Amino acid sequence: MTQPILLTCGDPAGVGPELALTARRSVGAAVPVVWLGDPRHLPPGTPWIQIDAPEAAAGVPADRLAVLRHDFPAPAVAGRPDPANAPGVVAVIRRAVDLAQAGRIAAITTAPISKEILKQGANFAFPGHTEYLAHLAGVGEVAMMLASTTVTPPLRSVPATIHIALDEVPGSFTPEVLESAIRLTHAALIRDFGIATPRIAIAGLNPHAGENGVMGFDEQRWIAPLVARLAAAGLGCFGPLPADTMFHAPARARYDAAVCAYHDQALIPIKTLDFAGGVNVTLGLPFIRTSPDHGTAFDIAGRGVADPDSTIAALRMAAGMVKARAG
Ligand SMILES: NC(=O)c1ccc[n+]([C@@H]2O[C@H](COP(=O)([O-])OP(=O)(O)OC[C@H]3O[C@@H](n4cnc5c(N)ncnc54)[C@H](O)[C@@H]3O)[C@@H](O)[C@H]2O)c1
Ligand SMILES: N[C@H](C(=O)O)[C@H](O)COP(=O)(O)O
Repeated sequence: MTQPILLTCGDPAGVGPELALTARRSVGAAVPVVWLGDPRHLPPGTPWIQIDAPEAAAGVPADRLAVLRHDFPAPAVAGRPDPANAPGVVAVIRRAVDLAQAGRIAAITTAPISKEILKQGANFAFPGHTEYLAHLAGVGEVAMMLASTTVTPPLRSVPATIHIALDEVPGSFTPEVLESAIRLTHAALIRDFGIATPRIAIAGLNPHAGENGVMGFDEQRWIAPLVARLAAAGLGCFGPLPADTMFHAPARARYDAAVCAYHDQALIPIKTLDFAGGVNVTLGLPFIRTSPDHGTAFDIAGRGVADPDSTIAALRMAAGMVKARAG
C-alpha cells in the first residue's frame, strides 16, 4: 500500500487517542497509517511526526504516529468529554471523507464518538458515523456490518434497521429495508471478503421466527416470501430463522453473514463472542470505512487499560478490503 489508512481521533476524551500508536505499530510498516486529530490530545510521550499531506505517511517509520494536524478549541481530559470539542470531532470526520473522496487515502478507520456529546456540543443530527458518512457521501442506502476476527466459525452480522428506538422497529423494518440490507451484504461479501458465493442467513423479527403465526405474522406475511424471491434471484439467502438459535457455532458454519431485524439482535451476539476482535464496517459507501466495535469507554479512558485489539483489527480489515478491491 502506498496510500495510508486514515485513523480519526474520535472523541478526544475517549480511548481513541490512547489506542492510536499501539494500533499503528501493530499493523506494521506495510500499511501506512495517518492519524487525524489534535496532537495535544495524544498521551504525553507519544512519538508523533506532523505531516502536511496524507501521501507523506508512507515515509514515517512505523514506530511513530504520522499526524495530520486538526486543531481543536479545547484540550481534552480523558474520561471527561467536553461538548466544546464536538465541532472538532465532526470536522475531523468530514475532513476524512473529503480526503477519501479525493482519492488521497486508501480507507478510513474511525475511532469512537459519543453521539450524546456531539448532539450537545454540535447539534449533531445523526445517530452515528454510519448515517453521517452516508449523508456526506450522498448515498441513500448503507448497512452496518459487525464482523468478528477471532472466532471460528466467524460471525458477520448486519442489522437491517440501525440506530432507532425499539418501538420504531416494527414500522421501519420493511421489505425495502430488508432487501437493501441483503443486497448490500451480498455485494460486500463478494467484493470485500472474497466470498464468491455468499450464504446469508436472515433472522426473523419475532420469537421463534413467529412459529407459524403463533407469535407473530411478519415472517409468514412478508419476510419468508421476500427471502424466497431474493434466493431465487441468486442472492444466497435463507430463512427467516429464529434469532435465538442462529448464532451458536454449528449454526454459524452454515452462513457467511446474518442479516437481522434490529440493532441489538445483530450486535449482542458479536459483542459477546468477539468484543475484542469485532470490527464495524459500513457497507455501500464509495470508500472503505471500518471502526472498532467498542465505544468511547469514558469509564476507563486515560488509564492505559483499554484493549487495542479491536482498533488493530479494524485497521487490518480496512487494509484487507483495500487489497481485495485492488484484485
Ligand atoms: N464506533 C463508534 O463511534 C461507537 C461504537 C459504540 C458506541 N459508541 C458510543 O460510545 C459511548 C459509550 O457507549 P457504551 O458505554 O455503550 O459502550 P463502550 O464500548 O464505550 O463501553 C462498554 C463497556 O466496555 C468497556 N470497553 C469499551 N472499549 C474497551 C476497550 N477497548 N478495552 C477494554 N474495555 C472496553 C467499557 O469500559 C465499558 O465498560 C456512547 O456514546 C456510544 O454512542 C460509539
Ligand atoms: N451501533 C454501533 C455499535 O454499537 O458498535 C455504534 O453505535 C457505532 O455506530 P457508528 O459506526 O455508526 O458510529
